[in-house]
Amino acid sequence: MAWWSDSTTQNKQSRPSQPLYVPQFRSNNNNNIHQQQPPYNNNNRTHFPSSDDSPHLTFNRSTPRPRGRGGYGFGPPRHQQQQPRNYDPSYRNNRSPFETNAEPVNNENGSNGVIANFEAYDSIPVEATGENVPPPVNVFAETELHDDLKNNIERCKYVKPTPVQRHAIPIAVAGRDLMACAQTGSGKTAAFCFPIISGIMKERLTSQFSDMPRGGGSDVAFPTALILSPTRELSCQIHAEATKFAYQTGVKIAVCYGGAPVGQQLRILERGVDILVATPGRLVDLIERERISLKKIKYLALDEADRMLDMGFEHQIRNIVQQMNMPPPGDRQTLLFSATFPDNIQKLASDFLSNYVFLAVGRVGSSTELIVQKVESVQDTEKRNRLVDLLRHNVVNGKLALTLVFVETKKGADALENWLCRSGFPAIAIHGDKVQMERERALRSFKRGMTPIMVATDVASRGLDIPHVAHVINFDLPRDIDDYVHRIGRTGRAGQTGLATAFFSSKNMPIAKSLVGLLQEAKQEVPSWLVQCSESSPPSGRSSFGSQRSPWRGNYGGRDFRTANEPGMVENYNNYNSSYNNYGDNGFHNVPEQVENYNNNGTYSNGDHAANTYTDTSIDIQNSNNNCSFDSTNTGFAGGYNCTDAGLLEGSDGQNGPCGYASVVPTGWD
Ligand SMILES: Nc1ncnc2c1ncn2[C@@H]1O[C@H](COP(=O)(O)OP(=O)(O)OP(=O)(O)O)[C@@H](O)[C@H]1O
Repeated sequence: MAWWSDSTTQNKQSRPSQPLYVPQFRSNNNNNIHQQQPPYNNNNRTHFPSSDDSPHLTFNRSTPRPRGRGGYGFGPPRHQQQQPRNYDPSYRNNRSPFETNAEPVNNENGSNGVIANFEAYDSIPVEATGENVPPPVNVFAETELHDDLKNNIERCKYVKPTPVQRHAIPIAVAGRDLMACAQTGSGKTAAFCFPIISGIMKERLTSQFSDMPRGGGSDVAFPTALILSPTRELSCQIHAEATKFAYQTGVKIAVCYGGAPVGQQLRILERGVDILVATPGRLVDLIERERISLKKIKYLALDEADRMLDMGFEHQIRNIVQQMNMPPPGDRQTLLFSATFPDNIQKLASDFLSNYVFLAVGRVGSSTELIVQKVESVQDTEKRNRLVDLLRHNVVNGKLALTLVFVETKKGADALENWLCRSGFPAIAIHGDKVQMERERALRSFKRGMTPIMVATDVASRGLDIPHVAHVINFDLPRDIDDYVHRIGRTGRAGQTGLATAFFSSKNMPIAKSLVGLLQEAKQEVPSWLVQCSESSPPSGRSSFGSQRSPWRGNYGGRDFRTANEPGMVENYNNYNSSYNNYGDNGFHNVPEQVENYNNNGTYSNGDHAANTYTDTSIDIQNSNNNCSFDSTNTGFAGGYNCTDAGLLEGSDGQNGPCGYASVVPTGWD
């Protein structure tokens, strides 16, 4: 028997009650999917085993195997698969990442067939550190992007920039290097694509060879911009997005990735390329064949930058960026993006940057509160049964909602796919041992809803933007909390809600502490048994939440490693938090010795320590503005500087309502 999650939860009081979860694309249905009786329907495209069915006995002999290697497919033979039975028109715009959209039209709903709800991110705290940070914009019209690109953005139904776009676009357009961290599904792709496309367009206006893409007609391609990403599927997706944004601008975009015939990629490169999207392996191959030169690179973007600089890729990336003729930092502009950025990787990454801005939208490495996260204690032998339970309840209007199941190994992915199919569940696996065509087919089939369960290894954990993924199940939890953040980020995208369930078994003890921290941060219920596990578990390895010293920062500490790690001077810190609830402190918990030009424009309610709260050290605070307002629900320190042993307080403007510079807790704010 599995021992399910304890109903006693920690953190209950502080946590606002989560709305009942309903997949957005079925949002006319008001029932919690976990409380529904699955409305089985004989006309469904599949028969799901009812709760009385034994999953082991329901092998559906009419389900043919697909051609090719790897597990069982679902549904009719391929020639009958032009359109799934019970075809759902909401899938009609879901293109494969391998189909490039010639026209910059998403659809009437904006992002990728989903009604984007970026208002959901409006209250997210934003911090930008670095010298002279360009201010954010509110609308695309305010940006200095090329007008033709702005027209395309409008055609894509991107009505309003997301928070990361509001901040990152002006920084990048101003030519600054950038290390940006923002939650999954929050629009980072456009945040680096727009400035690059616009920069190339503007350069064309002043260049002698106005319409010539780099390297056109020659054997060697000289791209102006290089966008690197860790997986083939993600590279294809970025290529498709960028192509859409650059519609009729004359900016040529190409993609190179392994596992696909090189000949075709070479033929495209021969026509010239401005922006090359690539995976590292194939890029190195093409550089070594002297078919690509990086000599003229002006823009370098790393998507999933922390992954790219992690052990697996670091050597290759250093080789590409430092040994293959690419102009050095300062002569090129470098943009690094991810949802997670552990301190050690930030340090590595700073080698590639020059005088950069660090931008954090939301807490570094945090998950969005839009994803309802559940952790269940499930022993390994019980996982399959519990998975079947969840899948049975994951049915809306007689159809399985898109469900992504993460497992640890490739072998495990094949085995689970196989078992699910034999049990009557339409599943397909994706992992690194499949040939590229199979990977593409799996993803396409999943995206179109033909195989609504995809069993995946971490090859599908980062970056993939698959509309309507309703449920992510961590059948095997990853070892690294950052991988967990990326995995669950395949749901709850573009401001939509999502559901993530994790099976926690005894071998997951090392991740317990970070998991508890993450759940608390995202205001999720934390089972009390998990808290107990976290108290007795050893610290896990690295994570974006803190260095090895402190696996879970737990105190909302600093994020830019330049300012947060070592006591020292904090300069030019801009705190754009529009509203912090509960914890409004500024993030310097490793108390700096001096703070200069600190601008704090937050609005705090119900806060604990609302603003600059340095409690136990002597510090100098100069020229800092604190324009916070506090409402009467604030029970913590009201703001200002609560320096019990303050050093210099000079030129600072303490417009803090009742408090000003408080070295004692003001009356009424205790
Ligand atoms: N301003 C916008 N308006 C409407 N939709 C947008 C906007 N910006 C991005 N989107 C859509 O939001 C979705 C998520 O964007 P994107 O894939 O860039 O997220 P991401 O932050 O890169 O996520 P991940 O961390 O998982 O890589 C996409 O479908 C994209 O088209």
